Amino acid sequence: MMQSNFILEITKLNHYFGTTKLRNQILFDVNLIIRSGEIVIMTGPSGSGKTTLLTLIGALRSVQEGSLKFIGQELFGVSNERLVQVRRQIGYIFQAHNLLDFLTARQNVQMSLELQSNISQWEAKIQSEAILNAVKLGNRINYYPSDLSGGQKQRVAIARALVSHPKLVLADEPTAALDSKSGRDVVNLMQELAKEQNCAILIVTHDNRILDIADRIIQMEDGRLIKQGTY
Ligand SMILES: Nc1ncnc2c1ncn2[C@@H]1O[C@H](COP(=O)(O)OP(=O)(O)OP(=O)(O)O)[C@@H](O)[C@H]1O
Repeated sequence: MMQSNFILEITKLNHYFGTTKLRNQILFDVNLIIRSGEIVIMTGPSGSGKTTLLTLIGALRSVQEGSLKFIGQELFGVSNERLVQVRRQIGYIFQAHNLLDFLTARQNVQMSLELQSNISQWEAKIQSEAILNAVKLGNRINYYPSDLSGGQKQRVAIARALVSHPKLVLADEPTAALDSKSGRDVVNLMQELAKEQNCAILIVTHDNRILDIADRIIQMEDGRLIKQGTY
């Protein structure tokens, strides 16, 4: 089996919250592989550890026990600076899209791109406008978030996550605040762009209406991955 298309390789991952006496184990022996271009949906009851796993994968917290490799680089035991560098290579889409209200759609996307690569402002502007066109917001480029619908804001968030061509995008409940038509549009766009860029996507969702876009569905229960789907 080719290992070179592994975007993520997690082995025997455990995670705990709290200190010594009150230490509470949240993740138990998690093993997971995600390959490039693969769309994986993670489901599971509230409190089962999905967000904790997502934040570990996103290099937003340190690995305590076990191995987590992102494009072949081990994240266990690395410095905070290194984690910050890894974060720059990952796209994030969260339920509360986290757009900056005082920036237009284009400026939100462009700022993210400028933070992640050292391209010229002019080039960043061109690329930001192109990806906003791709998510069908070509006619909303100079709108502020407050003048956009929930679905449009989420599409800006997708454009922002994908503009720098990350190898991995993490999405936490990306359709939670949307009606079913906007939710469907949003996931279809994610799927289209991901296939175009050969980007892997891990989506945490309770939304049964979008399960069909997954190549694979995995299920978390009480801190364990109980169902991995088939490869
Ligand atoms: N910072 C923290 N300190 C202590 N315990 C925490 C912390 N964050 C989460 N937990 C606990 O870890 C467990 C897993 O939480 P997590 O948010 O990962 O679940 P989840 O599956 O994402 O739930 P939901 O679907 O409701 O978002 C829960 O029991 C939660 O109370």
